[in-house]
Amino acid sequence: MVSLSDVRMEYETGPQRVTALAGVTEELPAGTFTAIMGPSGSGKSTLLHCAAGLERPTAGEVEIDGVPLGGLDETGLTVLRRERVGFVFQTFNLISSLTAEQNVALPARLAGRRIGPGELSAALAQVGLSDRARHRPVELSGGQQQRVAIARALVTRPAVLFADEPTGALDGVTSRQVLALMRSLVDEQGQTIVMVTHDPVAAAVADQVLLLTDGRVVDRLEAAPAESIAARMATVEATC
Ligand SMILES: Nc1ncnc2c1ncn2[C@@H]1O[C@H](COP(=O)(O)OP(=O)(O)OP(=O)(O)O)[C@@H](O)[C@H]1O
Repeated sequence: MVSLSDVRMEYETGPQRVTALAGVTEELPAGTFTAIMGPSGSGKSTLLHCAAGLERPTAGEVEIDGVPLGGLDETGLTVLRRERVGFVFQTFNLISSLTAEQNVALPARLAGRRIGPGELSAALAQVGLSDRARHRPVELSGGQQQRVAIARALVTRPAVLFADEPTGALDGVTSRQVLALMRSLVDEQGQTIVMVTHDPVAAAVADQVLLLTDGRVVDRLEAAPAESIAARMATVEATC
């Protein structure tokens, strides 16, 4: 579970002060899929980064799996991110000279943790890529590369998977396959997922959609179809 209490984030750039988050209070229950949407600059990435312990908010508290992040020093935060959190980004960030399975094992190995062959093959099987373990990124499609990135994020069995525009670089068909995979991780394994997206079709796969404007959650849609999400987004964007 991810819990946010009155999370605020202000950036100071020279004389200017930007309020990226203006007090967000949300509970994202374990085993659920949350999408974060909103116009450009509304604070989506900042919210994801604060919720994942990548950035410390200016005020407020974030808890992941019952652990208050504010009480952790930098080392504690690094350990929590390594052990409890997985990340997937728009760009797959795979190492081109390594095979799929070497890419999956790399972050854990760099952190000094050995990933056994059983864990590796289970992670690749989970994303439907058992037969591509020895392929390098250039030998994989975009969707397959993103699935390798998802396997890499899941190999440490994180409490929460955070995804920032995970389908942003994929075509429609491939994007739907990656979204179906993410949905099945929630339904079949109880994975908790928090995803930033601009795409109403992607957001429709989530259990709930949080709509941000000016650093605040202004609306919440539950199990909404893509058309309703797109219509609500259009209204929000028209008022910005
Ligand atoms: N490191 C930073 N320094 C200064 N201002 C920042 C920084 N990061 C974000 N901001 C500002 O905070 C606000 C929210 O940014 P954020 O990236 O969270 O928005 P977003 O909704 O993810 O936008 P987009 O959809 O365009 O990616 C913006 O006004 C942005 O300019």
